[in-house]
Amino acid sequence: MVTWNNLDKLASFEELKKVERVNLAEVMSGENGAERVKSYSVPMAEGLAYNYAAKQVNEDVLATLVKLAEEAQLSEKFEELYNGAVINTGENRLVLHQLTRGQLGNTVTADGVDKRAFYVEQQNRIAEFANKVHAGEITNAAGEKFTTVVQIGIGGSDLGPRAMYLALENWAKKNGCFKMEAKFISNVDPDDAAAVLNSIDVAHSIFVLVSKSGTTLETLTNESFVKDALKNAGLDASKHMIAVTSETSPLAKSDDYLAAFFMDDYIGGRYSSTSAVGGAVLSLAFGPEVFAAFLEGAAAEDKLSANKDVLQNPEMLDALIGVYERNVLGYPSTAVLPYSQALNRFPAHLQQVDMESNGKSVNRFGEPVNYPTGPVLFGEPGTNGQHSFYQLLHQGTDIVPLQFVGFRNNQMETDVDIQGSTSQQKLCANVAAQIVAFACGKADENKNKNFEGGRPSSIIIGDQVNPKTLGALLAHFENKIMFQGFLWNVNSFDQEGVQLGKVLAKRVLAHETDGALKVFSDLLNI
Ligand SMILES: O=P(O)(O)OC[C@H]1O[C@](O)(CO)[C@@H](O)[C@@H]1O
Repeated sequence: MVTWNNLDKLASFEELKKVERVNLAEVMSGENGAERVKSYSVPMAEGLAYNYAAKQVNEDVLATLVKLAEEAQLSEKFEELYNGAVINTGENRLVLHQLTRGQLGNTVTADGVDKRAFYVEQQNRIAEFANKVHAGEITNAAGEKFTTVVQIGIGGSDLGPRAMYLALENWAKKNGCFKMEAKFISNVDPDDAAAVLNSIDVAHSIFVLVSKSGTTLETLTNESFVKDALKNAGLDASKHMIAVTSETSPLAKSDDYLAAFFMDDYIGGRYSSTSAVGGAVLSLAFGPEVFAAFLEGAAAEDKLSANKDVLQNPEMLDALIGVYERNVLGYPSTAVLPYSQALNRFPAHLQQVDMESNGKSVNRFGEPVNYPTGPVLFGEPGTNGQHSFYQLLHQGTDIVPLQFVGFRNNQMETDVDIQGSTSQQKLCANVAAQIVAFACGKADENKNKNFEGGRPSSIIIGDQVNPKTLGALLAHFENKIMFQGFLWNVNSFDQEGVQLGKVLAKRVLAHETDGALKVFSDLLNI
């Protein structure tokens, strides 16, 4: 049995506060720095590596972080989770997203079924459906092939699948497995649906309605928007739509869809990219084999997260260093900076995974915590970010720990040599330069041009963004966030903080307002 304690009740956390701070600029300079870059690296799955040389840690800090991991029983808690304990106490649910990509522990039975078997069955049903669409066995009413897939969903039913699709789109085109273009409608702003509908041939489009609950206002509104467009084009909407939902949702048994595929209450929306939520659109866009390879990468990384050797467990180590930065060094935010255009929307996805999971002020028993929890997370791909917000990162008054991601090769394999280097080399040169610039800084008598340094970062390095590395990368962040939730003793798997706004918006729409809400409603002409 594990014990759930608040972070500030752990002796090793008190010890951590007393460990002498590392002077990052000093340890990252010269030969010492070169040695750190070589040795402060942990292998991840699929040829990736997590390098933490430029983090503000040394052997003393690391040894205390190991003690903290052990005292907080991080491995044991993960074990409980994947063996089917009720880890989501707020909603009284199991947390099973790792089961969508592999079996880490015991058979987990819930609702009378083996849950791994249930997820695999859904993957197989989706694969069969996607293959039939690609083969022209499932077509529109005129017997013509579908050419575009449009996902309708929001939050976890949009961000992860969209980020994964964009990450693999060019790779699939280059590797001959691109089957259909995918588009996404999420915002209740009518301009979102209208723009997507104007950009596609609706008669040859298949729509995937994704909502775990089947009750989300934005998604149901956009479904009606799309149905209207299909009707106006003289088409039968039910022949153009499939649903991904939970078996208990109002959408599950509807005749409005060609087919329905299922996830369940044990998969949080933001953790659903490897379930049917990501499976339907990615299998339709790239084929089921690509989706299977993505799951394989995630499963391989999950295995590493179960490693009890903390310093060989990239997710646990990343989580511990993050908590050290947040709760001992006092840094309030973090940025994810992929040096890869393919990962354009990856930071947007991580915003939800991290902030919806760990943006909590009470512990898993509903009691207030006396320490900061989840940081503000933001990000953009490099080098674009360098020409935007890096000024603050280099010279601002806040220190923002950074999480770089970089790849040796691009996806399209087209490049140019300009002034002695390729674009890919320029991209990689920039990320290497940034790590050292942030860590070491550069003294200048002109204070406006002075770089203090001492700004910590880590980097995940790999060969290329492909289905397997993408799966591993996704699982890395999901599991890191889970371990941080364990350390903060919060429930990372519910999201009560999104409810109040939804309730008030309903009141506005029902014209049941007074006070400030009424005046704002009037100002916005509702
Ligand atoms: O898939 P659903 O049930 O439509 O929910 C969409 C999103 O809404 C949220 O509940 C937040 O409002 C997210 O957690 C979830 O990913």
